[in-house]
Amino acid sequence: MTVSERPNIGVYTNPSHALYIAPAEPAAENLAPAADEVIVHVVATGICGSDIHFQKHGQIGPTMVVREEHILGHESAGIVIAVGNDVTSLVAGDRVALEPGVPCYKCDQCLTGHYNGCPDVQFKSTPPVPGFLRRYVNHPARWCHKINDMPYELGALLEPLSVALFGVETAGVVLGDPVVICGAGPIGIVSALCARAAGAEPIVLTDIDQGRLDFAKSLVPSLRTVLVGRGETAEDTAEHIISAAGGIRPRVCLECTGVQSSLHAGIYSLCFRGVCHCIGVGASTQSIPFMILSVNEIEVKFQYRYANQWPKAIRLVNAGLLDGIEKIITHRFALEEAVTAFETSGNPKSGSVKVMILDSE
Ligand SMILES: NC(=O)c1ccc[n+]([C@@H]2O[C@H](COP(=O)([O-])OP(=O)(O)OC[C@H]3O[C@@H](n4cnc5c(N)ncnc54)[C@H](O)[C@@H]3O)[C@@H](O)[C@H]2O)c1
Ligand SMILES: OC[C@H](O)C(O)[C@@H](O)CO
Ligand SMILES: [Zn+2]
Ligand SMILES: [Zn+2]
Repeated sequence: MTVSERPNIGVYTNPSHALYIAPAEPAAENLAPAADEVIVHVVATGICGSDIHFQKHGQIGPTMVVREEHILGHESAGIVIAVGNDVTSLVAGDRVALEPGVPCYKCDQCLTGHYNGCPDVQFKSTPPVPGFLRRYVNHPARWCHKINDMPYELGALLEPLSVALFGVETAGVVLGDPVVICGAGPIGIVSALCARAAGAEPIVLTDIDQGRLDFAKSLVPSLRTVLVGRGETAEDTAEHIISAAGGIRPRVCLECTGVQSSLHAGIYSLCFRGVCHCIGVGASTQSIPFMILSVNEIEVKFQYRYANQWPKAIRLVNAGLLDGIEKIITHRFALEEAVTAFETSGNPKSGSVKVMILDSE
């Protein structure tokens, strides 16, 4: 089937929390990219927790709010089908992963390499910028990373992988570091793969869901898991983390839940001069155990998405350092089945970790 015979469709939510498939731009019969852009046929897109959040709750924090109908999706890979006049880096037929944040290239953050902090970044799928969950999307060539023969699904996983790699880089995980990772969702599990590749040992992973811990251990058998009991104190969880680590205190916590009690448990478990790096996001205001941080000289760090991670992610995947990462994909659906895909991803009882939406080439 030629491109123009397949209509462009997208996966939308709206302020009433609906989820539906409807026609999308650019129209299949008019795939004319801007001079610096390419048109990509999106073949694989992972559903992120933030997509579910935008649909179910209509916003993330006070600034990212669904105010009109809105296309979701920012974990995508596909094939270039048209290139703009000024594009020299890509040709039709190139297989690419799409980095969703398009910064301004002019502000201090952009000019100093911290482009994730660009105040004018247009991040696909963060309202009001439409996301990648469409058959065809236009995107600047600069933010399309060639993946050559890497499977499209792996190309789509480069987005959550970039989050985890930036976390490991920012936290400064090095060979031999004892590390605790709080939360065994896609970000926590991929962070565990990255920490293992960086040489962390031991790695303790916590969750409130035994199924997720078992799943993570099937991927990384050397993980030591801690099931966090309902109603358990953060101090108790910290003791369980230390005991799972073999009686030593972790030097780094990668906090991947955004839940205050989990943050506290991670901090209580750390050694003197440890680092608690917060990847997870949650309630707008959260308390910190000030004096524990003070007397232990613990550093608390944060991250907002990522910068400069995608080429590194591609190298690491191609070199086999993150083998098994594709196993986090537990469910696959066709683009036309996107509503079921979102129901599966948003249902904790489905056993899903990463749900992938696919469109045949
Ligand atoms: N900082 C960023 O730029 C960035 C980027 C992507 C994702 N995130 C955030 O990272 C977090 C993880 O993402 P994800 O896709 O893996 O989410 P997820 O919801 O699938 O996973 C979170 C996991 O934490 C577990 N959990 C909940 N409460 C817990 C507790 N008290 N102790 C231990 N585990 C607990 C849950 O059972 C779940 O398995 C989310 O908050 C997400 O929004 C941040
Ligand atoms: O993977 C990137 C994250 O999902 C986004 O930052 C999202 O949380 C808000 O736009
Ligand atoms: Zn995301
Ligand atoms: Zn900028």
